[in-house]
Amino acid sequence: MTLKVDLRKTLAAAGRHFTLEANFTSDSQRIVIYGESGAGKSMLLKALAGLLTPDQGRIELAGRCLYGHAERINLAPQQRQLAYLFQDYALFPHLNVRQNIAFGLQGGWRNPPRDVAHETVRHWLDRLELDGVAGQMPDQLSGGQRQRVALARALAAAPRALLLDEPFAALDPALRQRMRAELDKLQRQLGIPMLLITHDKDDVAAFGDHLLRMQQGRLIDTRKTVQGVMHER
Ligand SMILES: Nc1ncnc2c1ncn2[C@@H]1O[C@H](COP(=O)(O)OP(=O)(O)OP(=O)(O)O)[C@@H](O)[C@H]1O
Repeated sequence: MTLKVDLRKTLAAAGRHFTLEANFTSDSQRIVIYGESGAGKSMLLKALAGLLTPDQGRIELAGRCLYGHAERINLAPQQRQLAYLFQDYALFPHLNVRQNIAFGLQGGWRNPPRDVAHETVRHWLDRLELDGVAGQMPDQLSGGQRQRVALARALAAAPRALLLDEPFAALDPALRQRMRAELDKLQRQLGIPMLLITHDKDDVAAFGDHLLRMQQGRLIDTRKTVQGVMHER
């Protein structure tokens, strides 16, 4: 699945401007965008997801135009069929695990019953080993379980690709390693393309098949090796 991105967006606040410029093409199933805090990574992810409209440019995924300034195309987030995994997972606190996953189903289940027994929900509960906590609320889960619920909710919508914003930042270091290994395995098994933004070199090492560098709003496709980043100070 080829992703083609060529976009520009300027944001202004309190007399300060920030311009995002990104231009790259990738056939990789595992793209990592690496950069410091404030470099513009979240802006790029939001633009891909349809949560931020660029000023100009074009975004194409698998031959389908998601955004095209010249063509006046700007698909709504749900039309893009991309799953967005937020840094803090953004689970619904008043819904149990089963209901949170049901919320992700295509067509949107706005008010899923507490004992929702949809086949897809059952599948992801089983696949992500959440059966035992299906009736629990998000604040009754461990960090790793919360992340699995967020992934299950994202995958229940059968997305074309996964967008991940610092997926391990909210976890303690020991759990981080374990969840990286879990995501690694899951991605390989499902064969779903993913794009991950991070400032953590360990994420680069684990997922950076195609590594891009974000610096002060500019995306640099250095094709720099993962080893190169790992040896940076
Ligand atoms: N609504 C806005 N108006 C003006 N500037 C903004 C706005 N939102 C973000 N910015 C600026 O854009 C820049 C990039 O922000 P962004 O959140 O994309 O960075 P990031 O690389 O994802 O950082 P982090 O890793 O800390 O999340 C920052 O300098 C930020 O201050």
